[in-house]
Amino acid sequence: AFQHRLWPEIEKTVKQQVAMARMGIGDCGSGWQLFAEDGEMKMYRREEEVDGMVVDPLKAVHVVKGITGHEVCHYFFSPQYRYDWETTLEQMTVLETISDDTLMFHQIHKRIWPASQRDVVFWSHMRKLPNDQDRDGPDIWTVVNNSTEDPDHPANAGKCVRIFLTVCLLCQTRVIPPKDGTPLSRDNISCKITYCSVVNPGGWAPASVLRAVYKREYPKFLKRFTAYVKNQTKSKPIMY
Ligand SMILES: CCCCCc1ccc(-c2ccc(S(=O)(=O)CCO)cc2)cc1/C=C\c1ccccn1
Repeated sequence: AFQHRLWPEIEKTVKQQVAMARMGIGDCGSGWQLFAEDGEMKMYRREEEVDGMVVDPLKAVHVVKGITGHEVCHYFFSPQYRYDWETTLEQMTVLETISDDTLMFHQIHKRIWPASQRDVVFWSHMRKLPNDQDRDGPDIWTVVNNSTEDPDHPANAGKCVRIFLTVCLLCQTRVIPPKDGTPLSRDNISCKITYCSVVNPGGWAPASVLRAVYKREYPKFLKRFTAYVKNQTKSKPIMY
């Protein structure tokens, strides 16, 4: 098939991000600190700065009943649902449809006082991965979003400060078949979600402001997004 100019970068980044998402939090010596917890959802961050700017890597793990990894990735990847769950989104444009599982986006996010407004250009790729740990286990689904350049949307040309991000959403479906051999229902499935993100805020923003934004926004984002998927799928056939 025709190779898009980004394909080599997409392949490399997906493999790298999936490997990192699969790594556990490890012991506390690994620098990951738990900063938010709500039921099954646990959010960790590492405090890291690049050129004096906060770029704290974030890793969230969550287990949600009644949905599959394919469904979670479908609603995360597909542009037509994004305004429903992404509360900080002011504008989203699909810049290029690279393939049916790879898109390029430009997003302008709402201004978060006192920092200036941000925007981002990134490619987004959704993929099913073989479950190499458990051969006959359900597949693993992932969406990787990674910042990229677009000549028609140069960084910092307009009112927004361009941010740079790498995001990996990794989903592992769990099926517990009912004892009495009745057909599978949503009561017998759950999804283990790992969400990893590194956001470089671009221009300078006070560390205290950024850390407060992340602490407030990320738990809200993951709870709202997963509740959205549950609500969208509850009366639909299971998409494995
Ligand atoms: C001063 C604030 C500077 C940074 C503001 C900001 C801009 C964008 C983004 C961001 C976060 C997740 C994605 S995604 O996972 O790819 C989904 C598609 O939208 C894309 C963009 C984050 C943030 C910073 C915080 C923040 C955190 C969770 C939600 C909202 N804002």
